[in-house]
Amino acid sequence: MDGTRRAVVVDRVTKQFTLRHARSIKNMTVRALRRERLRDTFTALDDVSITITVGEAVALVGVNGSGKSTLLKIISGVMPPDEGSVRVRGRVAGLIEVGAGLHPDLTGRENVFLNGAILGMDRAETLRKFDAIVEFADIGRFLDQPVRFYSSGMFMRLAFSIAVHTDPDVFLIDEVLAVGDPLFRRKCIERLHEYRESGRTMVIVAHDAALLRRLCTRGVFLEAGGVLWDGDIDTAADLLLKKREERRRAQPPAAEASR
Ligand SMILES: Nc1ncnc2c1ncn2[C@@H]1O[C@H](COP(=O)(O)OP(=O)(O)OP(=O)(O)O)[C@@H](O)[C@H]1O
Repeated sequence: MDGTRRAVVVDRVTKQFTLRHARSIKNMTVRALRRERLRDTFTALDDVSITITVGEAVALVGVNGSGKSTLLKIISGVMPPDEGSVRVRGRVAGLIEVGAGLHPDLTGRENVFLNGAILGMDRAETLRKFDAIVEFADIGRFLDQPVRFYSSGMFMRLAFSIAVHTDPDVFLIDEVLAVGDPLFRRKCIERLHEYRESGRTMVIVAHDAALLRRLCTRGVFLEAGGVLWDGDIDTAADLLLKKREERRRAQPPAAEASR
């Protein structure tokens, strides 16, 4: 592949978390006396390599806990890998956690400037796009209220609107489309289609297989931190439905309500 066309290169990335079993000194002492382990390490990503070409729309799929969000955080740069490396070309905007990057004590207006700057826009660019951001977010008279008074839908609309208006080369989206009202969700999806049509790169984590089939061209299926499938989106989405069903059947009836 021509190196200049690479938007994201994830090269042999491994990430482990330490799980501490004892939080208090008392608990720690009891566990130590019982010769129980005080901590364990958990491998969330295990030697993952993915190369994404400019213009691809890639879905990261897998059942709960398979490592999707961890991978997206590592691609965005908010979390470093333990081993391996990640290279991203161009401006990255991430909606990694709903509202992340919005400061609760600042108003919507102030957050447009702050978050815009964090995502790489200078003041002139933010000023130029300000009306479009506010109009898309549809926060109306709440614009000059601190965002901690916003509903979760409004929070999400503002965060999405700022991120999408930075015109990122690589747009990272985690589960945000699950929040908010259906009308705004449709507006976001339309916007993401336009974004994709304009030839930019998108990496998205979502649980909605039908949505991912419509938005993405490629699916990377993660299982227990490893890549089980990397190819067309339909196979990845089918795999997701199959694995989810397998998991549901393996669970006792009381736990079936969760995914
Ligand atoms: N900061 C952390 N400390 C300890 N364990 C963590 C941490 N972050 C994630 N994990 C664990 O790593 C595993 C992968 O988590 P991750 O959030 O990446 O999965 P996911 O596929 O996005 O799951 P979901 O679909 O539920 O969002 C999970 O078992 C999770 O509990």
